[in-house]
Amino acid sequence: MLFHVRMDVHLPPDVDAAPLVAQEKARAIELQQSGEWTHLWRIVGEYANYSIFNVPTNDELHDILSSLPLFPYMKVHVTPLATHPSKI
Ligand SMILES: O=C(O)C[C@H]1C=CC(=O)O1
Repeated sequence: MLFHVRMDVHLPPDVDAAPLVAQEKARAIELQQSGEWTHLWRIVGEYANYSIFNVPTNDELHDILSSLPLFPYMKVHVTPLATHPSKI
């Protein structure tokens, strides 16, 4: 199943961001290499991204997203995608 995901990151000023961001980057690379995180785009001018995930179930996507190091500081919006009838 394909999912469109928007992640908005809100790091409080008292959090040491550098280690979390490094851990997040390492995990994002792993998930891209495994084929589960198929697109990752920065939203211009925002600390946010648009992503596409390709995972078998809603539960697996939830497990992936909720285990991301920055998850406690993210607002996440998920849109499950279905095949469009006009797609060629
Ligand atoms: O920077 C972000 O958008 C948040 C998150 C997503 C991938 C990553 O490395 O960090």
